[in-house]
Amino acid sequence: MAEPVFHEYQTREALAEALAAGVAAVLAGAIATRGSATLAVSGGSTPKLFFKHLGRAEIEWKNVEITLVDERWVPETSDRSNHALVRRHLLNGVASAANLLPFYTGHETPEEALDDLKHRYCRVARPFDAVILGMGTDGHTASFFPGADNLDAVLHPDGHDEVAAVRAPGAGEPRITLTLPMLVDARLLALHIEGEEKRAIYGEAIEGDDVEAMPVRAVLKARRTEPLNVFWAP
Ligand SMILES: O=C1O[C@H](COP(=O)(O)O)[C@@H](O)[C@H](O)[C@H]1O
Repeated sequence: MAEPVFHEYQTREALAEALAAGVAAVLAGAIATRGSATLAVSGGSTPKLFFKHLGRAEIEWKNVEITLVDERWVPETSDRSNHALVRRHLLNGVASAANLLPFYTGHETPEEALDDLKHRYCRVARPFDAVILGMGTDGHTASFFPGADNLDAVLHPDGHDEVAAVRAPGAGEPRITLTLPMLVDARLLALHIEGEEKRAIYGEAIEGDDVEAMPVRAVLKARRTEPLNVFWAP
């Protein structure tokens, strides 16, 4: 099994540039060989600079399908919306030609939207060409939260559902997430983390085995032929 590879940068700007260049190259390669490319990105606060650089890449964005790895169950008008974040920071120039697949359906709860979303996401070409994950200081990634009632099912390596609704004490609002098998077979799988606190949490995660305590471990320990790439800057 390939072990994660840790890439360290002196600045967040340098990290964002390097990660964006790597992802753009993978997307361009996919378009050249298969005619289209798929990309799954994270929300939260970390990806903004990465989005800025990636959004300037001169690739055939009209042939790129983008999805979030997870979403808070809020409309796009909310400042908690990951979808709005991607629109604002990634799809604001040449990249606006890409197709961004939304999670939020307007249903009152993510559970009510599940059938629609499973139908929507089973049509996304697999494996993803690139998946960029983040990590919270509680050891969550995507919406794989410690204490989530259905964590076992969401992280099951042989699970068949593409998406799952998640409720967890630390999640804020109800969530929707792509499940583990959707993410970890990506051609390029990256974990983007910044700051000393997250470096220490990553160190703790890589050393231990308790996935329920730190669900990011399910990604770090997933069986892959190509390594997971960890991108870190102070
Ligand atoms: O809630 C979320 O948090 C994580 C980490 O966010 P950050 O603000 O610490 O960068 C993010 O990866 C996830 O997509 C998002 O929904």
